[in-house]
Amino acid sequence: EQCSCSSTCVKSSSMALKGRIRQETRPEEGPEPKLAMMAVVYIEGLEFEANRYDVLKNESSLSIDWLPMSHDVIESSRRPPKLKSVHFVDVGQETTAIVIELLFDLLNMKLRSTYELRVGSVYDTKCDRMIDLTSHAATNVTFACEKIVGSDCRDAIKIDHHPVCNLMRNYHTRVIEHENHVDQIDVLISIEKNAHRLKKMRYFVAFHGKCEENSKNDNGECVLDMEKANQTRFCVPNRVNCTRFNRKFSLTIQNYDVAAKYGIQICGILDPRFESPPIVAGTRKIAADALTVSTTVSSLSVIAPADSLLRTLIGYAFVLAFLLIILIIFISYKCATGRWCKGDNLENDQFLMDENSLTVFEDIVIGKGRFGTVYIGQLSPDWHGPVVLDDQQRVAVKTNRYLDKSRKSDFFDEIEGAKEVGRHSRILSFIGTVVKNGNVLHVMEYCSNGNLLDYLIAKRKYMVELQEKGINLNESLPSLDDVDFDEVISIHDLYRISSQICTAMMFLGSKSIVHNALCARHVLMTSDHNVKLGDFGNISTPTTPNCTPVENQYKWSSLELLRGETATSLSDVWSYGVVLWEIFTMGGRPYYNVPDAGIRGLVEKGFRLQKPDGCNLQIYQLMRETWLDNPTDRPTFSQISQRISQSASQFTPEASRNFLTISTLCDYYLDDPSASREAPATSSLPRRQQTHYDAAALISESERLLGYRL
Ligand SMILES: Nc1ncnc2c1ncn2[C@@H]1O[C@H](COP(=O)(O)OP(=O)(O)OP(=O)(O)O)[C@@H](O)[C@H]1O
Repeated sequence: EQCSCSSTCVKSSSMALKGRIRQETRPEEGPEPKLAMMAVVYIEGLEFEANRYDVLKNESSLSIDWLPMSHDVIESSRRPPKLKSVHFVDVGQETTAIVIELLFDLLNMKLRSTYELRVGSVYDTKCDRMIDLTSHAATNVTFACEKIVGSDCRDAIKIDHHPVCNLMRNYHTRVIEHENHVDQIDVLISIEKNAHRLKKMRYFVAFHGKCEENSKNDNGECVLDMEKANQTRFCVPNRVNCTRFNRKFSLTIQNYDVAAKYGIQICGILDPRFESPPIVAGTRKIAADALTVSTTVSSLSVIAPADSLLRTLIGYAFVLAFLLIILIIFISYKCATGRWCKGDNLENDQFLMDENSLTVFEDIVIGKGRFGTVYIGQLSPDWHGPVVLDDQQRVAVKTNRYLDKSRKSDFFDEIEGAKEVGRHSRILSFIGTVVKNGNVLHVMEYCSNGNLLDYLIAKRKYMVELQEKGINLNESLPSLDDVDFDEVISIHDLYRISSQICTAMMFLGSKSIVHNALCARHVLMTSDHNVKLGDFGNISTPTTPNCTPVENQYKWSSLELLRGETATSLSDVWSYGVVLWEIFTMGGRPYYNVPDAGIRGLVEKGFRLQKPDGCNLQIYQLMRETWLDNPTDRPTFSQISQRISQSASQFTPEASRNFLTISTLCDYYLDDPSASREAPATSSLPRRQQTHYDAAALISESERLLGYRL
């Protein structure tokens, strides 16, 4: 044992605070309340004898050091604690305890500061000598007002902090006057705007002087001895009795010693009561930024503290990185939710076309949908892409120009969907996108015969006209003078169209794509009367499933989708059945008097669309199978394709009775907007009051009309 005591060998075991720090009013100590604190040190081997030992408040016996916290500078108004009492207590088994009571000024509480309490030796009054403790007993005492019994924190919060020095890094220095005055240099100091804005500083004090030789701190900074440092005080504008400055002030270093290194530390003061030089851990030394002054008189200059500059740069870099991250998160969020970035990403898009390759004829409107107007456009003669265009290079063009935000996102969904679906002879070809005047144009293959629904309605109307003229297409071959054969449609054509749609659906199925919005309106007819399936804005895949019916598509939606279950290609089969029904009614309106909201209830109760007039039972049987509740009971598209081919074989183009006889009395032609718009004034179409929808009545009506069960 390295014990310097000859009579007895002592070592401290532990030191602890006893009880909590209390705020007490002690009239004998003055009017201000004090913070009373007790610590106990256990010492082994110290023979207890009442009043024999003492703890002296000096460096070796009892030392109290302040440990710097975030505001690591305090000023002299922080009075050292008072040693109030020391008692030696016999705790038995050759252990003596020292109970120390200290009194701190209330000010300490308001700073959340920490003191280190250390007992290094005890004074033996009998032998008149110090007895060292083999290991020092030490403990930390932290003052935080909320932890102090009897304190009122409201008071503490209101009191300003002491000078804030090391936080004041953002200032710059330069020499402003140097000619031949090497012994005296003037330094201009500029403090960045935020420094006093953020902290609401009232005063600034610049401490400057020679750096202490060999006394660099751990960071290698210059250390100023505050006893020798000069002070210059400055005020933010509008303070009285103080040299004013507006973010810039100058100070003079007298008797400048070119051989020495200088340092400067600027402290901001919030509370004018605390202006005296800071004391660091009781040593009156303070870390300062080195003012490097070159020694050649002609080029005397002060270099801004390097680390200060570096820290500023690092600070900026952090802020920039943070902003960048926020931006990236924001853009990704927008992309993930609203597909916001799609328009912007078009720049990198292989489908982005040169705006000069397209002319849009905004005066030629082909049609209007929920997502805007479709115009006719023309690609330049030298455009050669993967799509074969007509000899005029015509294309159909949709624009996002007049759409609101939510519709814009649907617009981009449609473009993305079209890209994902890809190319097939029965799929409407996506040609590309053009950005013109900040608007995005969706360029696609042009189908001069428009959508299938309008196509069928037009044919039906013409055929009804013929019927009303007494021309029966099925009985005798009418003369070419009486009939425009381009305007009629044969049953064979209806099968052909049905089969072509089925082919398109098989192609989607092969790519595990569910269309979700299959209806006659979304099928387009080319100039040679063939089918192109379009409208891919709602497609889903196994990785991006869909379980909600598309707006306006309830009447085509499968039962499972109406119930909020996931759509599969067998859900498209249901929609296909409704399209078959539209085809064989030649544009009839499914559930003509039922609002969208009532569809699910009807379908769940078992109601299904009635058999179209003139449609053969095999096809209606097929339709009914596509509307079976359980998706797996429904036929697949390839089975449907076979069944249609079988059924169609009876209707060769040359066969007699190759045209549907249309009953104008059918409900599903009622209130057809195009019928009322275009029906001739002499039309004998009966007008019926729109009935209110009643599911039960509809079911029974359907059963009565059909007399048909699966
Ligand atoms: N490529 C095209 N070729 C010819 N006509 C087209 C083309 N695309 C759209 N049309 C016509 O423009 C109309 C509007 O099309 P759009 O896709 O905007 O809406 P929609 O498909 O009818 O309905 P929705 O509002 O459900 O999308 C179509 O009904 C069709 O008549």
